[in-house]
Parts: sequence; structure tokens; C-alpha cells
Amino acid sequence: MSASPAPRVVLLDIEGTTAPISFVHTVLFPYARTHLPRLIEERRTDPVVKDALAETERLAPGVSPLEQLERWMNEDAKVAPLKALQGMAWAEGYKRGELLATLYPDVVPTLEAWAHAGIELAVYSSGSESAQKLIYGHTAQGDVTPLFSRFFDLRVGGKKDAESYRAILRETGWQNDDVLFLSDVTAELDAAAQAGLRVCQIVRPEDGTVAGSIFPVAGTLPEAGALFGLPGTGQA
Ligand SMILES: CSCCC(=O)C(=O)COP(=O)(O)O
Ligand SMILES: [Mg+2]
Repeated sequence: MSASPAPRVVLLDIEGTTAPISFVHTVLFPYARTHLPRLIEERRTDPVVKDALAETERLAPGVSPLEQLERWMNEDAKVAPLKALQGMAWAEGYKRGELLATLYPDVVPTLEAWAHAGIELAVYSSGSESAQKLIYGHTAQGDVTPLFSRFFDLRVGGKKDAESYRAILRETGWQNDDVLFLSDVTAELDAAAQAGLRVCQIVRPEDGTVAGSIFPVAGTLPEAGALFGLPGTGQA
């Protein structure tokens, strides 16, 4: 589609791009909701818990942190203290064998083909860095975290804010037009495009994603790769 050289870096969203929205909303989020009150009680002195509770109180003064966390979960708010605590709950679940990540079937073979061809792969998700490593560390194909060089989360900023993508470019030294960002959410693509990244919307029929009209659209990662001159898996 483009006369430009193929991207050297692919930056990937998770929910709706590499993992089904249904997995996040019907498995991960309910697991965290069930286990968070106990986890917070039992691990109150853990620095991550302490920091997350303090940050919750700072963001929502006058509300009990547990109540505020519950509100954020109801709103699917992308806020760092909630994401840190959810990540801790999921860590317990993966360790106990109660969670196994579900990725779309095209994801691991395509990422392997891109990595094999020398394309740098990185993650940018609202889920915490540790949650990202857990999901890719517990797939049906085993631990695929070595495929990724970087894991960016909300500490770099929100995904709908162009400044977050500029911060990623500053931190990595990547050139903006060397980077292809894949996400299902058009507001995230808008922000990335404002920072000069190349973008493609992943519209998974299983997720009911609505295709936008501004950016290229692909139903799977190999389809996206084909649009931007990235290698395929060699399978039809
Ligand atoms: C790291 S898996 C859990 C993802 C998550 O918590 C979330 O809010 C989804 O965010 P994404 O930016 O991947 O759409
Ligand atoms: Mg997404």
C-alpha cells in the first residue's frame, strides 16, 4: 500500500489487537475484581500495594481506596494504580495455574516471523508492564516475552495522548516513521499518528470492532503486515 520502506519497529496494543476483548473482560477483569480486596488486605505492606493505595487516595481524595478502585473497574478506567493492583492479582492467578493467556491464533506465528526478519517488537498497553509480561509469559505456546524488546505502560502516559508516543520515541531513539503502531482503538491511532508514527487499525470480527475511515484497517496481524511490507509466516 505504501511506497515507504517497511517499518523497523512494530509497537502493539494488547486488548483487541493481540488478545480477544472477551478474554480481558470475562476472564482477567473478573479475576482481579474477585481477588483484589483480599490481596490488598493481605499485602497491605507490599510497596506496590502501598504506592497504589496512596496514588488512589491522591487521585480521589475523600473516597475509600477500595470504593474508588471498584468505581474504576466499573468504568474500565485506565489508571495506573488500578492497573498495578490488577497486575498483582493476575500474577497470583498465573502462578496458581488459574489463568492462561488467550491470544488470537495469528499472533505468535506472525510475531515470530517478524522478529526472525529483524523487526523490533514492543508492547504499549494500559495493562502494567508486569501484566504485559505475564500475559505473554503464559500463552498456549509458552513464554513468548523474549520476542519483545520493550514494554510500555501508563507510566509513559495515556494511549490517547500524542505526547505518550513522543515520549516513547525519545526514550527509544526510534524514528517516528520507522514505527508501525497497531491498535483496535482509533483514538489511540489518532494520537500515535499525530506523533508521526505509522498506524493500522486491527479490526477483529470476533471483538465487534468498528472500522474507522481514516487509517488502514486489517483483520489480523499478517494482514496488517502485508499492508506495510512486513514478512508473512510463509503459510497461506
Ligand atoms: C496486559 S493485559 C490487560 C490489559 C488491560 O488491563 C487493559 O486495560 C487493556 O489495555 P490495552 O491498552 O491493551 O487495550
Ligand atoms: Mg486495545
